[in-house]
Amino acid sequence: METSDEKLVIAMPKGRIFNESLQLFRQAGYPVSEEMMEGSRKLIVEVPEESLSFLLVKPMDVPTYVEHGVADLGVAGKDVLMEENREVYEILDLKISACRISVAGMSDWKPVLNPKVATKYPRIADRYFREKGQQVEVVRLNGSVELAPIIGLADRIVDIVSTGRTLQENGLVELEKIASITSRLIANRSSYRLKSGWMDRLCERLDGLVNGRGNVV
Ligand SMILES: Nc1ncnc2c1ncn2[C@@H]1O[C@H](COP(=O)(O)OP(=O)(O)OP(=O)(O)O)[C@@H](O)[C@H]1O
Ligand SMILES: O=P(O)(O)OC[C@H]1O[C@H](OP(=O)(O)OP(=O)(O)O)[C@H](O)[C@@H]1O
Repeated sequence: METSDEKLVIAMPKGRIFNESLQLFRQAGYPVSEEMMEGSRKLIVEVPEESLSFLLVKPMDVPTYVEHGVADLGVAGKDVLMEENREVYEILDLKISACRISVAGMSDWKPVLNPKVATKYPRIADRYFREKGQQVEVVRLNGSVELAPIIGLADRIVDIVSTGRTLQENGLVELEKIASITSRLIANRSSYRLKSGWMDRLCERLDGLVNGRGNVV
């Protein structure tokens, strides 16, 4: 599946990365704003002046749209890329939405044999403990992961930590950092070849901004 030759389709994650990503595109000179999308339930936003089309999708689904070629580009957290492990190119670290993915447990935690690990990121957790040679049972949750050790559903969690407030307010401590996370610009493999001029220009604009060389519009 390929997108049309006449435009560039970008899969944007709804939710907390959305505003920061949009702001980057805007600063790079693309006329997109939150106002364009406010109060709307539209999932496709066209910017005809720039021949761009934005798809508004769930953060975890961005790599799927890009891998399948229905989007040429996408913005995804490194956590999502590590979890989804899709066949896409990671072309730029946008350095936004910084956080980390870590192992945490109750502050009075004790080592146990074959601990249960609750997480929204079963593949990351599985890979991390396997590489350490530790046998664990992964319990997949969709949110409120910090609750699991409090109520005895799990012994540890693997989750995003940003300010550390959620851990602290729930009596948990960060035990091991698995990876630092920022959002990345990703590209479909064939779009990257077929629309290289277009992508290079967009990348150059964003790279100039992100890496502190000012607005290069
Ligand atoms: N404090 C944070 N908590 C969670 N994600 C964060 C945080 N800070 C930055 N991020 C980044 O934001 C992304 C998650 O965004 P968001 O919370 O909107 O998505 P989600 O949790 O998948 O959405 P949903 O609530 O629909 O399940 C992560 O993939 C991560 O890269
Ligand atoms: O370190 P902090 O700044 O407290 O941020 C980390 C928390 O934010 C996220 O939860 P989110 O708000 O996405 O809710 P969720 O429980 O639905 O994942 C993440 O899963 C942590 O729970």
